[in-house]
Amino acid sequence: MSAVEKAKQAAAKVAVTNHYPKDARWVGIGSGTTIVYVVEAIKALGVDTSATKYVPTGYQSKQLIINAGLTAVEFDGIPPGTILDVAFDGADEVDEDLNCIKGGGACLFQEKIVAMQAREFICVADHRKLQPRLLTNWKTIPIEVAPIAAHRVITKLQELGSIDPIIRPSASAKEGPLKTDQGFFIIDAPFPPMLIKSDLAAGQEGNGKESIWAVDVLSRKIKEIAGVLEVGIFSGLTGPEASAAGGIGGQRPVAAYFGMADGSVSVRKAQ
Ligand SMILES: O=C(CO)[C@H](O)[C@H](O)COP(=O)(O)O
Repeated sequence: MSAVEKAKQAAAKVAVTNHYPKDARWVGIGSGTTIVYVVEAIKALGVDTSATKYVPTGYQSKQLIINAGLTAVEFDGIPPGTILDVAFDGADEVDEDLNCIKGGGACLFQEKIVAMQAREFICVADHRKLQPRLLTNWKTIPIEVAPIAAHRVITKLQELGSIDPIIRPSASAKEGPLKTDQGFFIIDAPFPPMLIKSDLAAGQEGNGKESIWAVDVLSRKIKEIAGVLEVGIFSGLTGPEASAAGGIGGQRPVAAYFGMADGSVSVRKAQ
């Protein structure tokens, strides 16, 4: 196993040890390569999972749950009003405020609704994902769009300052654009690194001047474009903050676990 895979595995083990609830009823399971180690760590706990339902964030995630011998219930099969005890997922990049970019695996819409249906959203990643600002190492924001509106959305993204947004192709060029589990397209929109809370506190405005955006502002602007189903920026309230405000579920993780290059696991908690 490579050092990066070992890092993901170590982070998953600590995240599951710290956040998998005793008597869990509903657990969100995200998408990607890191989440495989989360499911492995859940199995390794050796707890009785017979009464637990696992909510996938897409096709890969559902197969992962089933292949582990766990019970998968898709999002539309959750009884109305049910709150997931916890949701685990990976990320493409995480900033100092625990805002995330997700959607590298094209599952961002279901990942967001699952995270927002959970009491706690826990992010698990390796050290390459931890950066001071979003769009430092991961250069584009994935955006899920209705195919018929894709070119209109691209024009609107260019007006927001994105240089050369593209429709993500499928693995085989012959098949044309990649289609998500919803049958939508993904647009990957490059923007310069985004501002975080400490930049704003230091007087930078984040009003989009010179295309430098604050995370929440850009997320909202993209979401407002007709034709956009969801944007791969996970920011704003955490689950506990949302519940204190009388709602449920936040899209910003309450904690993020990073497997580090030296074998340790670094834990960041949302402020
Ligand atoms: O957002 C995602 C899929 O849409 C994944 O969580 C993200 O791409 C991280 O994947 P990996 O664990 O393979 O690095």
